[in-house]
Amino acid sequence: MSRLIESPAWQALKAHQKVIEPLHMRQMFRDDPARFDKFSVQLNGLLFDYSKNRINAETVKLLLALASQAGLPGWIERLFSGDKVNSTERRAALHTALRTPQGIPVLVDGKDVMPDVHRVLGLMRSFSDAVRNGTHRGHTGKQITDIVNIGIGGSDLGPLMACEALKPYGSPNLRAHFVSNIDSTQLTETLKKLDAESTLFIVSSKSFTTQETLTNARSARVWLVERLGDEQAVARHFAAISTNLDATAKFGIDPRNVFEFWDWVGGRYSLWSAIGLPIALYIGMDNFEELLGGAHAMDEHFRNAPLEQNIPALMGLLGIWYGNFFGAGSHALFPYDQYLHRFPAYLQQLDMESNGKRVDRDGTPVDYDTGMVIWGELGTNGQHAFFQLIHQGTRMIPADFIAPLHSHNPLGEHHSLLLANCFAQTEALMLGKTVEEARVELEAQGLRGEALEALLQHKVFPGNKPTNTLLFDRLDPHTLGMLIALYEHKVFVQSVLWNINPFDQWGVELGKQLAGKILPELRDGSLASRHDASTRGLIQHYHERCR
Ligand SMILES: O=P(O)(O)OC[C@H]1O[C@H](O)[C@H](O)[C@@H](O)[C@@H]1O
Repeated sequence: MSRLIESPAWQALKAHQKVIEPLHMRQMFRDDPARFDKFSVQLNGLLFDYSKNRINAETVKLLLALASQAGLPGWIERLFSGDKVNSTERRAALHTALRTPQGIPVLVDGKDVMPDVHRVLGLMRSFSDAVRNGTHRGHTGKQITDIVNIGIGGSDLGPLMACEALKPYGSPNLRAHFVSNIDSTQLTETLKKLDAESTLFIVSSKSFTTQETLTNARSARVWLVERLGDEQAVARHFAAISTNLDATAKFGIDPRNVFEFWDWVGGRYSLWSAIGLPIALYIGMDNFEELLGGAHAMDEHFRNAPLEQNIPALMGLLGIWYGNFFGAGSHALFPYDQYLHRFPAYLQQLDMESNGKRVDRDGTPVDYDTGMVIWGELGTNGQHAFFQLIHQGTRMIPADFIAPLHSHNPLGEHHSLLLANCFAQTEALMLGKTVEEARVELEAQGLRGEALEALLQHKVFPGNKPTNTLLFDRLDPHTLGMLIALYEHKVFVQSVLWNINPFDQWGVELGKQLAGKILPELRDGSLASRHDASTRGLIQHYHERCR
């Protein structure tokens, strides 16, 4: 058994789970009218209600004991102060520095990185202003109307999610497009709508070696040069964002249009860096700085609030409570805000690429579950699709409900209906419906005897399903910054408790290596004997049908 499982704090939680297991939240709310006040936190207009969880004061105490046993406060300090918390890559993970205001030094290997951070923010401001006010024009003198971000993973999901989330702040004169997939359909369908003379491509890649991104960028370049009939056009229509400035130069991007970031920024934590340029272009640099400000406010909270009032810490601990002590395998997110439609996809990468690990920091296989499957969908849509399984299925699926109090698009009763649904779902998941209640309901519908009994069990909801609710005033750049940083820190908290490194992602390598070996076989019709029978069969099928 690992030290973690054997530890007193873990064992105490295991014993405590047996006490909590038979209790129903319905009863807990009845017994304690102050439950909402006890189990909710407010921070700058953000309300975190975690009272609809299978916890009592003792649970929180024991979870906090687990956090202090893991040395969470010390790890938080190490994260913020530029320690090499990414041990396998010997790097700091300083996304928090990217949103730190000027004048506060942050040291990496003894060097203050803040002057560089603010220098690049300044470049982003000049460039985004120039594109937005028409100073930077296309090769033929036309104003830029469309920006196409070419990137994948962390170089796509964050900017895409944020541009969608902040549409009300977007320039009416600019459209933002995102091409990530190697599937040529995405690029082709995007380019169909565009005029080369007024299109700006931003090639985003931390490494600038990613096959998908470079392939799409090359094809986009061919498209542009074909249409404008001049290689020189590339200079005004291509910008790049990378840590690898040699590679951007080799690719032929004008160094004046290259925006740098650093290896201490993880891909999935990079939207605060120059990777956020499409966001800055679309919503303007002042709004981008509001986004940074919101994230910084959450950083301050995470770094300074006592753990029992610390929203990311509490969210992380609750995830561990269900994942490790109740056997929950997935965690769902339900934003009740259309603009957040890519938020679950963004958080999938953030959480699953970070905490999908099988060995601890020392390389020893863990004997406890780590990252959960993260998934989600907009409310109310999900209610009419898969909520059935959460309400009446056999699995426990803890969920976060996320909603603004005000809509950017008020229309009749729409927003009250949206919020009524959001609140009602968490209430229904918690309360459930007992046999007695179901019986009364069926009787009221005129059912009796066998007909009633045949339906009765189908109408029962067990309830006791845990949810968190996050409410905020309106989805503005500051709030979005807070929300994203909240989830970043939640993921970090869990990694500390599990003693894993959340900042590497070696698991994505193997498939890439094997694709590199298979590609020549698809090209030349050969077939290497080392493949298993299934892979051989698939390649052979391709050869028979496509060559
Ligand atoms: O930004 P890039 O270097 O092009 O990387 C893009 C993405 O691909 C990799 O395979 C990783 O899984 C991601 O963490 C990364 O964000």
